[in-house]
Amino acid sequence: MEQIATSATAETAPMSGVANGEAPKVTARDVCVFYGAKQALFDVNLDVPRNSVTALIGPSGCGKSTFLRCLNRMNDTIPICRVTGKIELDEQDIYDRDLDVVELRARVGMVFQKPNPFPKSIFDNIAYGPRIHGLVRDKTHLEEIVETSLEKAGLWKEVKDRVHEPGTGLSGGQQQRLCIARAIATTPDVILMDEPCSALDPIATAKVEELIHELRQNYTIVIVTHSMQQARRVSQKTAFFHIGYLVEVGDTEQIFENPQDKRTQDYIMGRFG
Ligand SMILES: Nc1ncnc2c1ncn2[C@@H]1O[C@H](COP(=O)(O)OP(=O)(O)OP(=O)(O)O)[C@@H](O)[C@H]1O
Repeated sequence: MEQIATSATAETAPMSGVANGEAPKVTARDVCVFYGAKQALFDVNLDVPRNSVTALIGPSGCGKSTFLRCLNRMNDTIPICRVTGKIELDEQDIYDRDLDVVELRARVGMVFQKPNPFPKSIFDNIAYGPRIHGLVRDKTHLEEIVETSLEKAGLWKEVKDRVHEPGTGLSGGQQQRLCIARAIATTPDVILMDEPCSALDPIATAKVEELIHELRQNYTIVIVTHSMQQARRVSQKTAFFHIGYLVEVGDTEQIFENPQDKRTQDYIMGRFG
């Protein structure tokens, strides 16, 4: 059983990240994660192609969020959590002892399930990251960063007259786009999204999905989603997890039209999860 996860993946679904000759943005090799004595992920191997959207799908508790958190070392913040294996970002080992984790999290930004703006103004929500990472030359530069980030997140027009009002005063969908703008402000290469639309209504969801579509021109995006429709709409590559194993990975169309593994078939047919 355990071998299916890695060998079947390699045989049945070649890694699309290297298919066009371009090196993957992120590579995960033999990644295992433990919470205390309990193992949550088993030998996960995945290539994340650059400037594209990779969706992580699978039933509740299969390890999607755990894997996502490995990619910017957010699991470091959970004391009982231990990660083994190797993860590289642009061929650099992100678990290297000498690596600056704060800098890593600026390069690999994260957007969470529930919009979580700081209890500060819209402006300060965006300005916070660039300030602490020393990316700001002067006041004009900071204003530029705030405007550009809000523009890229499709929010500038809606908030330009009230950037000094609290971020928490925005609608849920706007707050989530503010959080995306906040992630963009530190000029990341990769944006991780953990069910970014699960707290949003269909209209706000559509806007965020549209935004994801635009962002992928310039960013590598990895998104956890419970919605198979969303995975189909927004991603080019899909990885299916099941009880801690990466069962199958491939081009999104192939995973949904022609899944190779019975567990993937059952999941996308709605037979479990
Ligand atoms: N902080 C933690 N401490 C202990 N166990 C945890 C922790 N976080 C996750 N786990 C366990 O690890 C396993 C994988 O959980 P994870 O949240 O990664 O799955 P998921 O696929 O993202 O689930 P969901 O879709 O419900 O969010 C589960 O058995 C979960 O109980």
